Amino acid sequence: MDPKKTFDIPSLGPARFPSPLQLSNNSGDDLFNFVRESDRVLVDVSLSGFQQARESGSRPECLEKSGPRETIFFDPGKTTAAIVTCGGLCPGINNVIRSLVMALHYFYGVKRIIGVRYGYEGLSRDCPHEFMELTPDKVKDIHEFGGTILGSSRGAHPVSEMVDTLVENRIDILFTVGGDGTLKGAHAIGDEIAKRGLNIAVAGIPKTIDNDINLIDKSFGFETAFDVASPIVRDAHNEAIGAFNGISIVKLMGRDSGYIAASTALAMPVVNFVLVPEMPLKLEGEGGFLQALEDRLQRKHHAVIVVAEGAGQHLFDDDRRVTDASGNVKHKDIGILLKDRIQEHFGQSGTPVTIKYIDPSYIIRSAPANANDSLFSNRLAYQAVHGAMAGKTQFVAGRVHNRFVYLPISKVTDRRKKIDMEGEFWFAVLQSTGQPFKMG
Ligand SMILES: Nc1ncnc2c1ncn2[C@@H]1O[C@H](COP(=O)(O)OP(=O)(O)O)[C@@H](O)[C@H]1O
Ligand SMILES: O=P(O)(O)OC[C@H]1O[C@](O)(COP(=O)(O)O)[C@@H](O)[C@@H]1O
Repeated sequence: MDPKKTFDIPSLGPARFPSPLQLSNNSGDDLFNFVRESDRVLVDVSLSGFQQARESGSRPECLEKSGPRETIFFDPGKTTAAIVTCGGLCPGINNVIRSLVMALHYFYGVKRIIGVRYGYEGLSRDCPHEFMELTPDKVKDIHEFGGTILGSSRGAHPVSEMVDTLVENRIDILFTVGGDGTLKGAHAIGDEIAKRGLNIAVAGIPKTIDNDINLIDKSFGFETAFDVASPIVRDAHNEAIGAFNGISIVKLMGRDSGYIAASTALAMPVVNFVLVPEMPLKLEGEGGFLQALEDRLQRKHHAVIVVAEGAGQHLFDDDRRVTDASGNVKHKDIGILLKDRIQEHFGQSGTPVTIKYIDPSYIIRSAPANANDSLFSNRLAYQAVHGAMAGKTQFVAGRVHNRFVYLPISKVTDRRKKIDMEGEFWFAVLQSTGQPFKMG
């Protein structure tokens, strides 16, 4: 294969110490063969962002395999690591925290591990929240619970203050667990560190239930999200069939990308319509959603609609943009709009309908990780620890085409991953739901 280019991960400097993993590895050096054979792997990353594949052709990129290195940058006994969790909750954050602590403590012998409270706010000057000391004992059971034991937040804080806090507290490695915004923040912190010539590594573990982080196969917690959503949709279907012309609307999260809604519909194939932010959506008139719904009711007398929160935002009369503390657009409630417009539409023709609107968004987001996500979170955290101990910085640990790799933060934040409306995944959704190819 002819690689297009290599995604180079910035490094603090040459590795200086033999890895304790190497010293403690009783079964010879098998652990390192994995990395030694080739520390690079050719992956056609463009194929994981379908739009991009069309734009850039499909030449492979050269990615660095993640995993333990024989020599490391930080002297474990003198190293302090910190963990911060930012943005919205997501199943698996506690699993990541637990695995980071266990890997740092037991694999490498890092004994001083600090939990930063309530996101980047916990690194800002005059922050009222004290750090939480993290030990294996403190984290051993936290995978049982959803949420984050450290707390999270949105909102900007001066990067220079955050770096001052790292310096004042002798922090050598900062693990940032978060989505697009958190990773951009981590990159900015890394830039400030480089500007000051400091030896502090910044590692990212991509988190968002929306699964909208570019290039990587999936973010942790996403599978749990549609796992938890599936029985809710099953029950919504029961509600729909329990009434003549029963209609259930389930709203799921997905600010810019409809992966949770689409995946739930495929996992629970009782769904008749999936509405996602990526699709054009027209309600009224020929070929519109309401006509498709009317056709469906005439044939089957019930319908289940799953709508992603970011879908159909152009349908609101009020086009004022409201943003959260981090600058993300806060979407208006598309579920309520649909309920009202469906009621109005069928009211006009005198067709009786019974509509149930269900919004389980926060219940899904705060659930504990399922088995697959627990495993995935665990492995991602291990990769992040190996990379950071080796002195890599401004990188994320991720999985691309089923391989664990390191990616520069800038590469995963330069655009959001979205469903390809002409790809196999969306065709599967159309086949499963039977909804018209276009409703806009
Ligand atoms: N470009 C940026 N530079 C620095 N910090 C940022 C940037 N974008 C977002 N952040 C910070 O990252 C944190 C989390 O971002 P947010 O968008 O709320 O969640 P997520 O990381 O899940 O996308 C917030 O504290 C926010 O201020
Ligand atoms: O109510 P909040 O905390 O603003 O969160 C809502 C947002 O959180 C999400 O679940 C995930 O967003 P982040 O990846 O930015 O954390 C979005 O789908 C949703 O728009």
